Amino acid sequence: MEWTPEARELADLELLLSGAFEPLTGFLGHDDLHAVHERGTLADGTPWPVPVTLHLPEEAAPGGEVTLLDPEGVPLAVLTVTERGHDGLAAGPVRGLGAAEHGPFARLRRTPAEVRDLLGDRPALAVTMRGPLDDLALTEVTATAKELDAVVVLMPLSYGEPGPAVVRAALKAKDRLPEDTLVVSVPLAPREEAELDLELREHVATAYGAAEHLAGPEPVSIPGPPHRRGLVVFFTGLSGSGKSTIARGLRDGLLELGSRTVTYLDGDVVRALLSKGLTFSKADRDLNIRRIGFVAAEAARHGGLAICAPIAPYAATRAEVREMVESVGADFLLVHVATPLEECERRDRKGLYAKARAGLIPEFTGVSDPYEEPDDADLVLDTTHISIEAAVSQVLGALRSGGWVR
Ligand SMILES: Nc1ncnc2c1ncn2[C@@H]1O[C@H](COP(=O)(O)OS(=O)(=O)O)[C@@H](OP(=O)(O)O)[C@H]1O
Ligand SMILES: Nc1ncnc2c1ncn2[C@@H]1O[C@H](COP(=O)(O)OP(=O)(O)O)[C@@H](O)[C@H]1O
Repeated sequence: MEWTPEARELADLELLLSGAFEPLTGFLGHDDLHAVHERGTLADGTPWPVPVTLHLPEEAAPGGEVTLLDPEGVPLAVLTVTERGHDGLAAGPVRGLGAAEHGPFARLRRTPAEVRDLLGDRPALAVTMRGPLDDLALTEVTATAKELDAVVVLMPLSYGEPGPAVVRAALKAKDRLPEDTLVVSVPLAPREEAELDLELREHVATAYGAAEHLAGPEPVSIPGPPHRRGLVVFFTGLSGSGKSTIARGLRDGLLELGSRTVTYLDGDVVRALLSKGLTFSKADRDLNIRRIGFVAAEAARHGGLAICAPIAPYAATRAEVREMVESVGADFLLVHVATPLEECERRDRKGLYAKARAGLIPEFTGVSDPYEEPDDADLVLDTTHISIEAAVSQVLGALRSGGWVR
């Protein structure tokens, strides 16, 4: 079978294949994970600080082989499954099929063997970075390299959203370091516990042949002011609750102010194009919402403001979109248009409730399909007794008081 692991698993896979995680040759099984957790070693006593795991679907049974694909569908490796637990965690050795090309800065990746070759007999001073090197760090690196007569190997840990900025910081730092300084991009995902993260960085540096390892300063992340940050305003509610009407009013209000670019993803419009052909089954509704979330997050990644107005009946899927948006450094505002079913049905603007009651539309939200009320809404609006203008101005007010518009 074929399987595309998650971003973090793919990053670990790349390090397993390149030899950066030596002595590991595959994803860890139960005994190794237990030993890592208890003692910071593998089951055989070899020091190893953190779990390196992979989730696989049930079809991946022990004894079978799974071809692991990158997000574009390119085969990266074959995993021989030795274990698969009830939690979905699978273990087994991996065999590489080709160099990984996904993710930015592929040209700056080097395997440990390639770096050791480049170094020849000279010792290396590895500097792992998750943020820029300040003057103090640069002075320390220069002095240590001189003392050891070592080649500086800058290793931007290029995983995830901050990855490209860290690589740029490394290329900039290289200009202020000895000429033979190398920059090697390593997609090492951060581990939650700082101590274990540092230990893992030491392991990777050693695999790259480092005689000495320095960890660069932790990045200071100062989020930009809210009026420059990306924002997704996500309306959810029953059909006829007023989502599109308020969303359109909000879009026009923002365009009138003129201070932000607006991407408008109305539920019906999305279904005519981006999600054309999808049904109203749970799986298709979820896919529809994920697609909307993906596009909205892309707009917000570049500091844009996206307005979405689908029913989005499932809490878990809405939470996924929130996560998608926040993971690109943007903000997410959930507006629950909580007009009760009776009022939506009384309006029945498109005549759909009547049809649903007559059994002509199956799986109709609120009638024959669920709507999970949000308990994490940032704003709740019942439009039964308020004007459209009042509803729009409440949302604009929330955007103003959050600082997203001025
Ligand atoms: N079975 C069923 N259930 C709910 N809605 C239905 C259904 N069939 C068609 N429609 C029309 O589709 C619009 C909802 O589409 P969404 O993409 O917003 O729905 S979802 O978020 O994927 O659940 C919704 O539009 P709005 O009234 O704008 O919400 C309906 O007009
Ligand atoms: N305060 C209000 N806010 C939004 N819509 C309202 C309000 N009062 C009445 N309505 C009416 O309710 C209907 C809502 O329809 P629509 O915006 O298409 O809902 P949805 O997109 O949630 O299906 C419209 O006919 C609109 O004129």
